[in-house]
Amino acid sequence: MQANIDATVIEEVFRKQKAASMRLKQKTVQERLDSLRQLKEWIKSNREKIKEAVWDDLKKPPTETDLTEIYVVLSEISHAVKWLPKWAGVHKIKGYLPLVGSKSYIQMEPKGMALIISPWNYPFNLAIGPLVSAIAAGCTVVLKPSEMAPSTSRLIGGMVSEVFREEEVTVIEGGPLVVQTLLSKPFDHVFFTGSPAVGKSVMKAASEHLTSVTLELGGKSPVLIDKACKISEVAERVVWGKFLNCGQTCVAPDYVLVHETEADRFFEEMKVQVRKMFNPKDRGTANNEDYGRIINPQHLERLQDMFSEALDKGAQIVVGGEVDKAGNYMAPTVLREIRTDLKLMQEEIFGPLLPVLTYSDIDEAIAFINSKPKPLAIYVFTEEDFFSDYVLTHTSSGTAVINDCAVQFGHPGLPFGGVGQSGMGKSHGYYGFLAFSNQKAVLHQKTGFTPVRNLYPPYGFKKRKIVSLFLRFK
Ligand SMILES: NC(=O)c1ccc[n+]([C@@H]2O[C@H](COP(=O)([O-])OP(=O)(O)OC[C@H]3O[C@@H](n4cnc5c(N)ncnc54)[C@H](O)[C@@H]3O)[C@@H](O)[C@H]2O)c1
Repeated sequence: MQANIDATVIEEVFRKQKAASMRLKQKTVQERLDSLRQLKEWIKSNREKIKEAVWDDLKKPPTETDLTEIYVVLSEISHAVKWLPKWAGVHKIKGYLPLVGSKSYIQMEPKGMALIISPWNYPFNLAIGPLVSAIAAGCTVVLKPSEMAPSTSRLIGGMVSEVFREEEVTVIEGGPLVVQTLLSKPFDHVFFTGSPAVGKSVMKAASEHLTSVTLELGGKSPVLIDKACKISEVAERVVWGKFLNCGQTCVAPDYVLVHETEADRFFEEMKVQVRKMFNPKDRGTANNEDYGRIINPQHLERLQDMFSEALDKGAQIVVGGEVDKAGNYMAPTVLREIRTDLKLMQEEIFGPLLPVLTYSDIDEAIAFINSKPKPLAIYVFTEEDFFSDYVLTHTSSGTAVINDCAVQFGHPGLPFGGVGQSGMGKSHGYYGFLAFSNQKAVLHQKTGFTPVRNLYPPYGFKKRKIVSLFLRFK
């Protein structure tokens, strides 16, 4: 682990990994499985330390860390261990008549040297999830965790130096300058999780070396609530998905569109559910088991600014609204009477403010969603399949969930990622493995006769006829 890194240290790390990457690319599946199992053991044996580090950084309730940081990563590892022999094996491709006699297959080749840049909001999960995929694929890794979650970054550095050799995985701590220095190196893949603005600059820097990128970004994920649904159940699921980690979740519902006939019942149920899940008496105590904190005063200020603008322009508080600057606390807050020109409706909120708008016509609601950049997720609540089918075929999003929120992240078999401004490429399970692999197409031609040889120049009458015949059957 390196702190306050300078360019020469990065140069040295890069040189060492480069020298080792060819050898590590040849690591057997068994060796990769052993590494993943060791990682899993370390995490299981150090569960308390992980929870302490995340508490230090985010005051995240330990049970929430167990669920959303540790359990999710352990599931990712178990899934990779189970399937890696199949993923990494040769994938045979069916024969093709014009190339009769040849054999075709896909060979999964590790891309080589990977750079992983991770954010602060799930500081363990979002650093280690991609690491699991990179190790499964056989890559070396430089991992740059977030400087805004220093305790977890330090813990990750310690874990990596215990589990991996330096030339295999190295953690480099630091902020934007360190990222820029790292990006000046010709890595074979960059896996970035963070904001769309920084994602753009990462892609720009990677393009200098034509390095491939996975960009896991954010955006405004809507919730669309149909007339036909159980409002109390909907409210419970929206409250959980939104206020988990104080709304600092890339796939958190960013705003709600509820059918106007259900709006009043929805607001009542949101009050009930917020009060049921989050006890305000816990506020500020070290034993707060239910609700975390805003990462830092700057983010709290950004949220307060959005909040006061909304109130100034007519928004009303359904529930919540309390702020305690000293403790970086902002209560789970639901707002109504929302104007669409508010910052709250223009920028990704990434905090515990939930604006709720109403709609009367589904096409208007869909047009509103489509007027914004494509989101990471769309959440549709309905009892009618035709309603969810209609919404999903008339909108575009990285992921979609019907009748729940945020749970798609926890399924290692589903590809996770955005589309358009919410991201590029996919992660988790097989899709994460693919991000760090070159799917090398191999065609093994037999020696001696091949049908293609019949068509080599010079193109006499007979060959022209054969080609015309081929074309007739296409
Ligand atoms: N799609 C996903 O899986 C996912 C998951 C979590 C968070 N996010 C998104 O991440 C954002 C919040 O996380 P964040 O605040 O840590 O993001 P961020 O973009 O500020 O930071 C992410 C990483 O980039 C680095 N960085 C920051 N500014 C930089 C710069 N100017 N140049 C180079 N590197 C820089 C940071 O050190 C950090 O490691 C939100 O937009 C959220 O939606 C997406």
